[in-house]
Amino acid sequence: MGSKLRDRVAGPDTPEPPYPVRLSGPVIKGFGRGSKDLGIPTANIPADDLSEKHPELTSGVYFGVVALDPKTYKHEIVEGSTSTAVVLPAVLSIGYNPFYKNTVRSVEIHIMPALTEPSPTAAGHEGHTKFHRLPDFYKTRLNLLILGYIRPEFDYVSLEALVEDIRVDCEVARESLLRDAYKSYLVDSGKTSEKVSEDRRWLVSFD
Ligand SMILES: Cc1cc2nc3c(=O)[nH]c(=O)nc-3n(C[C@H](O)[C@H](O)[C@H](O)COP(=O)(O)O)c2cc1C
Ligand SMILES: Nc1ncnc2c1ncn2[C@@H]1O[C@H](COP(=O)(O)OP(=O)(O)O)[C@@H](O)[C@H]1O
Ligand SMILES: [Mg+2]
Repeated sequence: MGSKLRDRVAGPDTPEPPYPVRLSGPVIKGFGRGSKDLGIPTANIPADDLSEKHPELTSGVYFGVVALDPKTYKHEIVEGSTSTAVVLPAVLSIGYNPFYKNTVRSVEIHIMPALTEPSPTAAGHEGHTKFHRLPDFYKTRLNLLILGYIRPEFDYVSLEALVEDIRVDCEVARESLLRDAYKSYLVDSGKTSEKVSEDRRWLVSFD
């Protein structure tokens, strides 16, 4: 897969139903492979009732936006603030990780830097990509708005091929979120629709 030509963006220029899909949960321990094997940390949230609650979410790779509960997670760029959660871009995988042949379904979210920052996964870094890393935030509540679908999950001939495809996923997610209708979930432009504002309010509310 890694060498195959891939689309630069995913899905339509404006999110269409069923998106945005709201998911929420505490960050739990996974199999410990993300950082160790792949160099790509993924925040895992419970997937127990996913098929029942969200039958529309077939296994695959998606993009969206996330927020972490500021009561337990203090983001470095918000000096002294404990009240408002920071919204960041994300790419995620839902499924059985065919490369690892998991028997349980997982939801794994890789949080990316703000779109205003340079992308660590930009082309040219192949082979030695350093994926975005934050201080650990296990047990923190995470809210996620899934905004679109990127691709199905695949098995791979090598770990390197899997990593390279995830690098491209990060770039596709980033380019996809840079479109106005998606960017409005990340930055409040003042001319945001009531529907988007309502989803944003949900995203940053942790009671
Ligand atoms: C954007 C993204 C795409 C992924 N795509 C695949 C895939 O196509 N096939 C696969 O087996 N695993 C895929 N994974 C899952 C990785 O294998 C997984 O993150 C790794 O096994 C870490 O698991 P852990 O959190 O349990 O440690 C993907 C992960 C991410 C973040
Ligand atoms: N950019 C990031 N995206 C997601 N999680 C991150 C990120 N940076 C650090 N982390 C931390 O790393 C953990 C995930 O690492 P990982 O190696 O996938 O372990 P696990 O198998 O337990 O999920 C997350 O739970 C979180 O605490
Ligand atoms: Mg993980």
